[in-house]
Amino acid sequence: MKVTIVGAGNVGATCADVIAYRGIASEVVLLDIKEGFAEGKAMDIMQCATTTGFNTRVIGSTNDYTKTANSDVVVITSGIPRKPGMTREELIGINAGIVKSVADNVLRHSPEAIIVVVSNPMDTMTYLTLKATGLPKHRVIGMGGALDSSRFKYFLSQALEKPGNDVQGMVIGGHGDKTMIPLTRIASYNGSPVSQFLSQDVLDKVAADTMVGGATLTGLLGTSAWYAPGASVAYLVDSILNDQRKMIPCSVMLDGEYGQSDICIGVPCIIGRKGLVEIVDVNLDDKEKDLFAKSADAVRNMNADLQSVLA
Ligand SMILES: NC(=O)c1ccc[n+]([C@@H]2O[C@H](COP(=O)([O-])OP(=O)(O)OC[C@H]3O[C@@H](n4cnc5c(N)ncnc54)[C@H](O)[C@@H]3O)[C@@H](O)[C@H]2O)c1
Ligand SMILES: O=C(O)C[C@H](O)C(=O)O
Repeated sequence: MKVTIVGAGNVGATCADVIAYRGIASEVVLLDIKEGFAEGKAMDIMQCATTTGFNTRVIGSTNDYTKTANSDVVVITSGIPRKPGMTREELIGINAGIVKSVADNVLRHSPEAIIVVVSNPMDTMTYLTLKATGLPKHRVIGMGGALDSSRFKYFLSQALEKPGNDVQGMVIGGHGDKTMIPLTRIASYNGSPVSQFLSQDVLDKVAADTMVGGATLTGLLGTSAWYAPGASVAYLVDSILNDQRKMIPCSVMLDGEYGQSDICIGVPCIIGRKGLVEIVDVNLDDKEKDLFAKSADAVRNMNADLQSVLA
């Protein structure tokens, strides 16, 4: 199984490292426009093979898409990250052009690939990729909900003072500081509602911390995060390549689901070898439905800014 990752920066290289370390794919191609950069990252990762014991072949490429040919999955992380004080939405001007040209290039060499979009603003970039390529909706998947959910479970586990792997929870909606919807009502500690153990005030704080999780890390690091983002992409790629059919909140095109159409936004998805297998309806209550509608309005407004790129 072959995976191409476009953008060998913080997120792309971390994703390649996790895929190799966990043996998720047999081959990973890292591609970047910066001369020698992807080759250097690939070589550094490959020099872990004998100490960590993996057999995945990781190679680098400076903008040579022939090396990406016949990839099963292509991950797009190319573009700029935000700096402290910025929103993800402010990246649209530069990243839209990059994502569109990268999507065209990868499909020329891997016409059957499933595309995973990571570059921000991710929901908008996923919509752009779908519209620009004309691919069917099951083949274009935006990664954001897996990361937001892992942050949500982290904050819940901290509040519960229990291990993260004993906590279940999902974040749906847009991948934005104000558009995320952490579903505290259905989050659980080994099957029991978290509301049994945590007060509403604490749950509200967990939700608020989750929503600004990316901004908090950007403030601490000076650029946006990469360990959890890279690992979240690898988790999604694993479910695709190995047909695991995990339920993962992803940004996908909606055709009436959750009351929305012609928009890519985070909803619970079954992810398997064909990409999006099914969108799951988790029965939102009225308050959650209202939050989802507001989140969708904000995400849809951003799509309007794509007109010049899509023209
Ligand atoms: N969806 C998510 O959950 C999520 C999480 C983290 C980061 N991101 C986004 O992912 C993107 C990458 O973040 P990062 O921290 O890895 O940034 P980074 O700057 O470390 O890496 C980006 C890389 O893209 C490369 N690049 C730029 N234009 C290119 C092109 N046309 N072709 C090939 N490569 C190109 C750059 O040379 C750079 O190496 C950002 O837009 C960031 O906001 C999204
Ligand atoms: O916060 C960012 O800008 C990057 C990414 O979307 C994240 O959530 O870490």
